[in-house]
Amino acid sequence: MTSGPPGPVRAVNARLAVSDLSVRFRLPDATVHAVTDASFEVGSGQCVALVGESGCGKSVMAGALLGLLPGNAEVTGTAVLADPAGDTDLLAASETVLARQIRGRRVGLVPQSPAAHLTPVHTVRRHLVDVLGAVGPERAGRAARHAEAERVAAAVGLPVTALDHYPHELSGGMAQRTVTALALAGRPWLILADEPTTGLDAPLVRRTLDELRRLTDAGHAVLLVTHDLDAAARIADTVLVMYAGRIVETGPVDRVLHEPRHPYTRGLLAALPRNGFHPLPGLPPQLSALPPGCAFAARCPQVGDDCVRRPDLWPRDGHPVACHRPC
Ligand SMILES: Nc1ncnc2c1ncn2[C@@H]1O[C@H](COP(=O)(O)OP(=O)(O)OP(=O)(O)O)[C@@H](O)[C@H]1O
Ligand code: NI
Repeated sequence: MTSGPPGPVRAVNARLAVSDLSVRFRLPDATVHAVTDASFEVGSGQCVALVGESGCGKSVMAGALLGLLPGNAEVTGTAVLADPAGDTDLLAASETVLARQIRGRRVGLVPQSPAAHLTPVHTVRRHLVDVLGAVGPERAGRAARHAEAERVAAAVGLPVTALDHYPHELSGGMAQRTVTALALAGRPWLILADEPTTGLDAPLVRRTLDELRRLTDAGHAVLLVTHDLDAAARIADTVLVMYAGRIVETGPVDRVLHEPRHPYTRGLLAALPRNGFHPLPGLPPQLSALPPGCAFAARCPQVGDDCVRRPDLWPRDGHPVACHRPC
């Protein structure tokens, strides 16, 4: 989305630095450790993929960055967004700042469940025009907004006929493309894309991923949350592998996916159909009852006595892994 009129935040040298991000959900009888001590950076021209099994904390991490978690969430750490609009710690920002300056403008979210984010009584066109009215170029008139709505829709492969449909008339794939178009409408610098290819057939998966990569190459930044390691391989520069709320391995995409060091990452790769479909045995631990040592130990083929101590993510640069016995 680099052609056409400039949006509120241009693609520029910018950076999001997340440091020691933790999220706890306080329940009456338990505490859910959804995300623990996550640190990573993403800058202009970079796509970072966050991968891991269902329930490991990926969406909670994305929600924390935009202040979208429910009231029982306790968020600690910092997430400093530094761009020409200023330096803002997303975790410390007020709801007013998040609503007026961040969401949709500096940071866009492609949500995991499109249906929950669409208004049943509004057409796709109305959704897009409303969002463009809220976050689009300030002086854009009605005709310009309508033209821009059609351009944004086309960019994500929404046919023009879909614009006059109501949410209940959309297939899963159309609804997915609608929320993607809504997230991109305000040309946010950072795009948090939470499973943006769910429900899409193979050509649309490629189209959506390629659009995210195109935006990345134009100077935006993308955090791609996905189960799909092939999607990560296609467009990401860096991979974060998450297990039970912690980042357990990270590094350049080629290194992590071709020379995985954590037994968990190896297990994820071995579970792919093209690698013989060897599913990981067992289940992840409950996030309300994490063991004191390595959370993967109970499922790990390389477990040893030292794994009762929790391993740190090490070394700091390059290709760190949180494992006492890396591959
Ligand atoms: N409001 C909440 N209260 C308590 N626990 C919650 C709440 N929201 C999420 N959780 C828990 O936090 C954990 C992480 O959930 P999250 O949605 O981030 O997983 P995910 O990695 O995105 O999974 P998926 O791949 O299935 O989308 C889960 O165990 C979930 O049950
Ligand atoms: Ni999720």
